[in-house]
Amino acid sequence: MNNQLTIDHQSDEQLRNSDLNDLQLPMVEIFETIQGEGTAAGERTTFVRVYNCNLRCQWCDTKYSYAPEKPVFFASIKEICHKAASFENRWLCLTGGEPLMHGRKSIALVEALAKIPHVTDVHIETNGAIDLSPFAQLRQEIQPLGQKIRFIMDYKLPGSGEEHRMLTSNFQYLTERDEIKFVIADDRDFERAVDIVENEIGDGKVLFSPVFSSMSAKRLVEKLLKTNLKQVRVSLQLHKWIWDPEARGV
Ligand SMILES: Nc1nc2[nH]cc(C(=O)O)c2c(=O)[nH]1
Ligand code: SF4
Ligand SMILES: [Mg+2]
Repeated sequence: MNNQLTIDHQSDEQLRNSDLNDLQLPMVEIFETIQGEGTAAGERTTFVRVYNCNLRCQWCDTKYSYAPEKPVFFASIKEICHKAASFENRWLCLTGGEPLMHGRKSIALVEALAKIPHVTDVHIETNGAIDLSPFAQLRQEIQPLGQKIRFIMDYKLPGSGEEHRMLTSNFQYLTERDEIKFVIADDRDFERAVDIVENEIGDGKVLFSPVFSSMSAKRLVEKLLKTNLKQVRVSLQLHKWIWDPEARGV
């Protein structure tokens, strides 16, 4: 497996040295808001939302990021970085859809975003169904720039309908600076999340977040307080409280 990765990565590198940054990616939006979730909640953040997703979660709140919707625009990695840099934020969230599903283009995009000088934190919302090994490898290879890159990896629970797609091998690539997010729709999801935290994960900050439309924050907190999990942080989606929960670009 490692040999295969090395070979793939060498060809990625050759491509990077040519004009990969001129290749186009399908996009949904690039905008500035405050980060609504996770350990960077409240920070002014530039969002880069890439089109398309390899999952179809029941409770997905960004259905406009994949078919039957179309990409809103196409942009080269150079253009994406130019627009993202124009907001002058230290924090940058790469999201989707699933932003890491575009193979070597995704690798090149992550590297290019980490190279924006004033950006100090590139956090990547990834859905748990994409192999993180090439991205973890990139992070190691481009030190010290790699320190800017953080994964916010979802673990999709039964209520999403996509748990069978989870790659638990991804847990090995996460460090204490990364985050593992459990989006919890119901009691069954909660029990499963507790089981995974207790038995399967390694490093990484653990976040429990209620599905906005199906579990109240109060119920989630009350359930958590009945467990012995001291390392779990509850994360609410601030943007759903500040704006209309259906609003885009916020
Ligand atoms: N404000 C705000 N924070 C977010 N954090 C993660 C988001 C996402 O859609 O991935 C998101 C989003 O769409 N808006
Ligand atoms: S992975 Fe994210 S964008 Fe894709 S269907 Fe699930 S919630 Fe929606
Ligand atoms: Mg969202």
